[in-house]
Formats: sequence, C-alpha cells, structure tokens
Amino acid sequence: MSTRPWTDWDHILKIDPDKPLVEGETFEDVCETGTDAIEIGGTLGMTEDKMQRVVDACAEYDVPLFQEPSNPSVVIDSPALEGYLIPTVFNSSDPFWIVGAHKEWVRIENGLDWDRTTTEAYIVLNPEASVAEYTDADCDQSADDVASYARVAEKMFGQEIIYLEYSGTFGDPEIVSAASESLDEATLFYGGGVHDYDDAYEMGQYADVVVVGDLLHEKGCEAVSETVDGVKDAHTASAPTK
Ligand SMILES: CC(C)=CCC/C(C)=C/CC/C(C)=C/CC/C(C)=C/COP(=O)(O)OP(=O)(O)O
Ligand SMILES: O=P(O)(O)OC[C@@H](O)CO
Ligand SMILES: [Mg+2]
Repeated sequence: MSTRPWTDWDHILKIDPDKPLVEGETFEDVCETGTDAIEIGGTLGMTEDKMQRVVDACAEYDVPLFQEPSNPSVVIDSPALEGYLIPTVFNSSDPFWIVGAHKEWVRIENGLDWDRTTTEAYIVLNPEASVAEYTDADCDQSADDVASYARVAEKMFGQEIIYLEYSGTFGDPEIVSAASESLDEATLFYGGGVHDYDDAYEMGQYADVVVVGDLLHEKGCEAVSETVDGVKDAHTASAPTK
C-alpha cells in the first residue's frame, strides 16, 4: 500500500456485503462510479463469505479495495485487498470496541499484514444507527466534545484517520466543521446520510473524505456518482487548503 493513500481521496463508497445492489446494476458499475476507494463492511449480518464475494466481484477493476471489519471473525486475507481499515470507537462506553476486540484479534491471529493495516478513530454520532447500539456509543456530544475527541485522537493517540460516523442520517455541519478545525494532519472522514450532490458538497466543505454507503444500495450508481461530483467540486472550490 502506498503510504497514506487516503490523503489523496475525496470520496469513499462503502459497500455493505449484507445488502443487495439496485436491480440491474453490477459490481463493474459500482467500480466505475468515480469513487476513490471502496470500503467493504457493515455492522449487522457480516460473514467471511459475504465479504469474500464482494471482494472477488470487485477485484478485477481499478479502484482500490479496503476491508473494514466490524469484528475480528470477518477479516479475510485476500491479495485483492489494498488494505484493512480497522475501526476503534473513541466514544464507545465499552473498552472492547476501543481496544479489546483488537487485542483479541492480535492474540488469536497475530493481526494481519501491518503494512496494510491502519486504524480509523470513529466518533459515532447517530444514536439510532446499528453501529451506535452495537458499540454502546455515547452519541450525546457537543461540537466542542467532538472537536476535542478528534484532537485527542490525532495528537495523543497518533491516529491518521478520524471518522465522524452519522450512518443513516445527515450530520450536523457545525460539528463536522469544528472537528475539521481541530485537526492539523489527520484525515477527516465524514459518513452518514449523503444522498445527493448538495449533501456531498456541504460536508465536503469540511471533511477531507466523504463516505457514501446506503445510497448505493437504495438508489444506485448514478446517484453515487453525483455525490462524487459534489465532494470533488467542494474541494476544488476551497483548494488549496491542506
Ligand atoms: C479488531 C477488529 C478486526 C475489528 C473490530 C472493529 C470495531 C471496533 C468495530 C466496531 C463497529 C464499527 C465501527 C464497524 C464499522 C462499520 C460500520 C460503521 C458500518 C455501518 O454500520 P450501520 O450503518 O450502523 O449498520 P448496518 O448498515 O449494518 O445497519
Ligand atoms: O450509509 P450512510 O448513511 O451513507 O453512511 C455511510 C457510512 O458512514 C456508514 O458507515
Ligand atoms: Mg448502514
């Protein structure tokens, strides 16, 4: 993996292996949406088999593939994967989701290929999302709290990726803006409820990378491509920043 490829990304498409594509669309279409990278992962219903099927279906196209496992048992070892983005949930009330699952993974598997493995420092902010329930996240966080978590993740824990996760709902741009201002070098991912060009443009003004998930499964590839345009236009309009 080239070093820190996410520093060049604007957009990630997250494929949930537990959800079908829109009827008539193929993984080739998915790989041609213009996204910079594909993350494969979801919270519920994950299995190694489902992960493997998506990786295999995308393997022959050019877009870089990353697995984002929601627990150690679904990690797959595949040469088609450019790397592994391993969540750690900073605002989880259960240390298992901050460092415990990771310890178990390393204890049992010794991790994988460290050169291809990076953590994502999640701050989970939609209490209705499965990921919030799954990780017992405390989502009641002000802009100041989120900005401080982000800064702690970067400055004290050396995290390269900070991920504001609103999975399923559009987040608060003021919170995303505050997090963005609190970071120096780390890459800020934003994900949640991005459904069209304007949503992507709005969050793209603050986030380095906008992550789009459900839209692929609900509306399809053309809608996803519009979100790619939205975030890229936002970044062009505000360049040069970082
Ligand atoms: C140590 C290893 C290998 C794994 C543990 C990794 C951790 C801490 C996972 C915590 C959960 C998490 C942050 C999963 C990432 C994927 C994600 C946020 C998917 C989106 O989830 P939702 O949209 O809430 O779920 P559904 O779409 O499945 O309903
Ligand atoms: O599914 P959506 O709401 O687009 O969220 C994207 C991603 O952040 C989910 O992990
Ligand atoms: Mg989801």
